[in-house]
Amino acid sequence: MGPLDRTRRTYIAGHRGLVGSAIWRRMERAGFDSLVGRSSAELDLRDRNAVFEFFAAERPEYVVLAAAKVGGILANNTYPVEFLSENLRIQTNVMDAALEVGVERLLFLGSSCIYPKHAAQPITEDSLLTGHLEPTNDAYAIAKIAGILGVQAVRRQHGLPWISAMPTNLYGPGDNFSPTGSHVLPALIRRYDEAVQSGADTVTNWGTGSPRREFLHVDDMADACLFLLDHYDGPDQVNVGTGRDVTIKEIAETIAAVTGFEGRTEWDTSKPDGTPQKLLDVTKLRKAGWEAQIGLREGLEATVRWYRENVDAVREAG
Ligand SMILES: NC(=O)C1=CN([C@@H]2O[C@H](COP(=O)(O)OP(=O)(O)OC[C@H]3O[C@@H](n4cnc5c(N)ncnc54)[C@H](OP(=O)(O)O)[C@@H]3O)[C@@H](O)[C@H]2O)C=CC1
Ligand SMILES: C[C@H]1O[C@H](OP(=O)(O)OP(=O)(O)OC[C@H]2O[C@@H](n3cnc4c(=O)[nH]c(N)nc43)[C@H](O)[C@@H]2O)[C@@H](O)[C@@H](O)C1=O
Repeated sequence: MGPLDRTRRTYIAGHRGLVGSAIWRRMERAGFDSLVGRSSAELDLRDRNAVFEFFAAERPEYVVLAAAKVGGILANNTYPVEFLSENLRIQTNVMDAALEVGVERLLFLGSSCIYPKHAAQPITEDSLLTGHLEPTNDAYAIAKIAGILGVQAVRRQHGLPWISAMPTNLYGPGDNFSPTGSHVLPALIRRYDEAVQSGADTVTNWGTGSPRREFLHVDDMADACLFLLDHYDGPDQVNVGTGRDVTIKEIAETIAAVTGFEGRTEWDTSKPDGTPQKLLDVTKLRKAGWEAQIGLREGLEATVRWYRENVDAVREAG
C-alpha cells in the first residue's frame, strides 16, 4: 500500500474546523485535486439518512474524519450528554456510510484524553484502557475510544486499511476563541489581548496553573495526518505530539509576553485543573519518520497575529 493517489475523491469531514481546515490546506498543497467538504449546515453528520445519501451521491474513496463536537475542559464537563451522544453519532454514521460505499482509506481523529488520568508519562499508545479516565472529559473520551474500536473492527472484519491518530492539545489559526467553550490556548490569547486593549491590570485564568500540557500547532498536525495516510497502516492508534510539555502557568507567561501584557495574573481555583499531566510518547511516529517542526513560541506568535487580524470575526462567533 503506497501513498494516497492525489486524484481520488477525498472527503474531509469537518473541513471548516481548526483541524479540518488545516488538513484541507495541506492536502491542496500536496496536489489533491478532488477534495470534498460540507459544513454542518449543509450536512448534519448526526443525521444518519443524510450521511448515507451524501456518501451514495459523492462516493468518496478516502475520508478524513475531523468533524466532532469539540471543546475545552469547561464545555466537556458541563455538556457530557452532547459530547458523548453527538460524537458517537457523527463517527458511527460516517464510518458506517464509508463502509457501505467501500471507502478505501479512512483516518479517524481521537484525542490524548482517551488515556487514563494517571497514565505513566510520556503516555504510550499501549496505556489505552489501563486505568480510569479524567472525569471532566470521560464522556468525550469514551466516544473517541469507541471510534478507535470502530476502525479496528472494520480492519478485522473487512480488511480495509483504516487508521486512527491521537493528537495532543492543538492550536493555531481558525481556532475556537469562545471564552467559555474554548481550549486554554485560544482562551488565554483572547483574555490577554483584551486586557492589553482595555488597559486592565489583572487577568484571571482557570485552575491552579500547575497542570502540564503539550501543544502542537495545527499545521504540524495536518502534516502528520497526511504523513500517516501516506505511510502508516496498522490497527493501533498513533500518538501525534511534540514530545515536550509546559505548565499552564508557563504558557500563560509566554502568552502575556507575546501579547504585550505587563499586569498581574491570578488563578481562579474554583475552576477545574483536569488531568495533572498529558504528554504523549511520540516514539512510534518518530520511528516512522515524522517530527513536529513548529516551535511553541513561533506558533504562538503566528496565532496571536492571526487572532488580531481576525478579531472582528472571532468576536462575532461568540
Ligand atoms: N482542538 C484540539 O485541541 C484537539 C482536537 N482533536 C480532534 O480533532 C478533530 C477536529 O477538532 P477541531 O478542528 O479542533 O474542532 P472544531 O470545533 O474546530 O471543528 C469541528 C468541525 O466539526 C464539524 N461538525 C461538528 N458537528 C457537526 C455535525 N453535527 N455535522 C457536521 N459537521 C459537524 C464542524 O463543522 P461546521 O464548522 O461546519 O459547523 C467543524 O468544522 C476532532 O475529532 C477533535 O476531537 C483532538 C485533540 C485535540
Ligand atoms: C484537547 C483536550 O482538551 C480538554 O482537556 P484539557 O487539556 O484539560 O483542556 P483545556 O485546554 O480546556 O484546559 C487545559 C488546562 O488549562 C487550564 N485553563 C486555564 N485557564 C483556562 C481558560 O481560560 N480556558 C480553558 N479552557 N482552560 C484554562 C484548565 O483549567 C486546564 O488545567 C478536554 O476537553 C479534552 O476533551 C481534550 O481532548
